[in-house]
Amino acid sequence: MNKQSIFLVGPMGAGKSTVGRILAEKLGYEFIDSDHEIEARTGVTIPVIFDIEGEGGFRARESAVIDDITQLPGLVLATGGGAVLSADNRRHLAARGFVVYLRSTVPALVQRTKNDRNRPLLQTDNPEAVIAHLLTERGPLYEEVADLIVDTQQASVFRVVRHIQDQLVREGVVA
Ligand SMILES: Nc1ncnc2c1ncn2[C@@H]1O[C@H](COP(=O)(O)OP(=O)(O)OP(=O)(O)O)[C@@H](O)[C@H]1O
Ligand SMILES: O=C(O)C1=C[C@@H](O)[C@@H](O)[C@H](O)C1
Ligand SMILES: [Mg+2]
Repeated sequence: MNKQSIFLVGPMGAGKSTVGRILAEKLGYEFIDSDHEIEARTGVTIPVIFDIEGEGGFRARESAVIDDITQLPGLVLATGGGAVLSADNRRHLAARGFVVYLRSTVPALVQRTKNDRNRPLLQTDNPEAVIAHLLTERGPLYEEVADLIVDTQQASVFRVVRHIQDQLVREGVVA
């Protein structure tokens, strides 16, 4: 039987990359991070892609990666925070695997992203306002595709991983 893949969605700083890597290890699944896959395919960083091609260019590359990766069984995919903006991406994510929305609050997301300069959309004087705005816009889209929602603001990375694992067993997604 093909193993169903697990797709992590949620805002910047929710922990998709961090949680996803550990979850994959625990399940014995391959781990793919769509942001890293885009960087590997282009040979440049995400800020450079935004500089040269704009957000639209980045989103086209992101959609190509999501379409490819979501067709593979038995992996954990950490998506980029804006992956759900595309209706095609949402359709592929919802139809091809088990989607986990890592939810968090604005203060926790601000705290977790403040020392990282690799997120072009947060290179602003007021990252808190940007994060709040993005959450308002994208929150319903994360919810739309989610099979499971996990609140992460109060929980350690390991507790989040453990909770997801328990739910995957309960739902019969993994043995
Ligand atoms: N539950 C948690 N508790 C405390 N810190 C966390 C938690 N989850 C993630 N972090 C920390 O927050 C930071 C951002 O996490 P991460 O890069 O995994 O987010 P992301 O969801 O992949 O963001 P992006 O969409 O920008 O790729 C990291 O330093 C990570 O260690
Ligand atoms: O929330 C977003 O729009 C983004 C999140 C990151 O994962 C990267 O995909 C990129 O920085 C854009
Ligand atoms: Mg990430």
